[in-house]
Amino acid sequence: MIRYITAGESHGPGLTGIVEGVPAGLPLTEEEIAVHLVRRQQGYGRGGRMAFEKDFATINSGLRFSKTMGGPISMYMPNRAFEKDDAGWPTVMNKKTEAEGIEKITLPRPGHADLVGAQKYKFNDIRPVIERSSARETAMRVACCSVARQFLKHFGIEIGGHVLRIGSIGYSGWNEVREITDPLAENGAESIYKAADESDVRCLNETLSAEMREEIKKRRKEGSSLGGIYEIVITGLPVGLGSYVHWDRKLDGQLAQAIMGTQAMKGVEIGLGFESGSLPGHEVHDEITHEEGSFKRRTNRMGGIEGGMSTGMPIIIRGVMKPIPTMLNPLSTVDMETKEVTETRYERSDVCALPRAVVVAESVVAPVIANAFLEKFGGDSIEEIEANFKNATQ
Ligand SMILES: Cc1cc2nc3c(=O)[nH]c(=O)nc-3n(C[C@H](O)[C@H](O)[C@H](O)COP(=O)(O)O)c2cc1C
Ligand SMILES: C=C(O[C@@H]1CC(C(=O)O)=C[C@@H](OP(=O)(O)O)[C@H]1O)C(=O)O
Repeated sequence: MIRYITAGESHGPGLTGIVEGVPAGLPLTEEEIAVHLVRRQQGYGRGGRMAFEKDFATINSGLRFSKTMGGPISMYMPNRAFEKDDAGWPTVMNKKTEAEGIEKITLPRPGHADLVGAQKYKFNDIRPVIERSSARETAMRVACCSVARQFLKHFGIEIGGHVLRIGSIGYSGWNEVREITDPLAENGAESIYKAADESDVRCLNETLSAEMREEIKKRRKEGSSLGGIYEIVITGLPVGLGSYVHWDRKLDGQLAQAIMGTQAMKGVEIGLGFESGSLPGHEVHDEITHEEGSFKRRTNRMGGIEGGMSTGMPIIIRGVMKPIPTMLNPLSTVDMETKEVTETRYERSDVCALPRAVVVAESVVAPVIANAFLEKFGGDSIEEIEANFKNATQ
């Protein structure tokens, strides 16, 4: 079973990650991981920090001759923000000594983890909450999950995401999206992300992309922020990953947890999802056919999962991200020290991080699929898994 853990603060020296349970013999390089790290930094609506961070994870263990050895893979990625001496982060984030004159942060931002985090840990300064709740952590999460992504790719399973909606701008319905994504998915889901990456808002429709950009521009000018909806497609899956027998091994349940475990995600659906609740059954369920010696479906409205198991069709997951909490135009808050009603203070921030978050969502689903795959075809080495996979699917 692949497990990973991240450590590190947003403005500390750097982020650390450990990925454990990766079979031996998987080809892996730092450069392959960097592809997704660079992608996570791009997107219209990003804040100033992404312009100077140069995210790259160095692998310090678990690899020999560009192949995994079965042991934990550890990675490190420095924060450039820490090295920039203008903000004085080495003093603010000093791990040993409390320096004089460091201003406490006592104005919690609605929508961020500030207030509840400080209440929970009994901090009189929000700084420690900001440092760990920040989505800076997703840089290392993407690095860790890229290992699982690489494993899946080895077995022909690809993942690709794109933006469906930013604020009030988006597609009109399910079929409109399928018309664009289905032909791309035939060549593997990576062709979806590669086409979406051509747009700086990661939307596959050019007209919508231009409108989304305008929407972000407008909300930025107002000092506000935006969220939206994205879709992740996974192709090349065998039938039967997951379980109908065990509640905690249902693939849809595990995918939802991975998405909801990501900063700012407020909902997830599989296939038609919420829309299926307002339609009659014959407009929802995917009719079964038998063609060229195998079972097929006329449609894929269930998004590739039935009974908690992969049907063999592309898995389609949609997630919603709330608008960014840090905004130039302040919201009302209360000073935690004085209890005075006041306004939030602005710190540098993304205005709309949805195009970047798509890469995070693509990443976090990878270990879930990899583990379901390992549960069915698992072994200690890639060679052994290849043999198991071949035997089972012949
Ligand atoms: C890729 C990404 C970038 C984000 N950038 C910011 C940001 O610049 N400013 C901000 O206030 N929140 C940002 N967020 C959202 C906060 O991290 C998130 O709202 C916060 O951790 C509270 O968690 P919750 O929204 O899950 O309740 C970002 C989230 C993601 C996924
Ligand atoms: C650093 C990243 O995102 C950060 C996520 C984030 C938050 O509150 O979640 C707040 C901002 O941090 P800062 O104030 O240092 O600019 C974002 O830039 C990143 O994605 O790598």
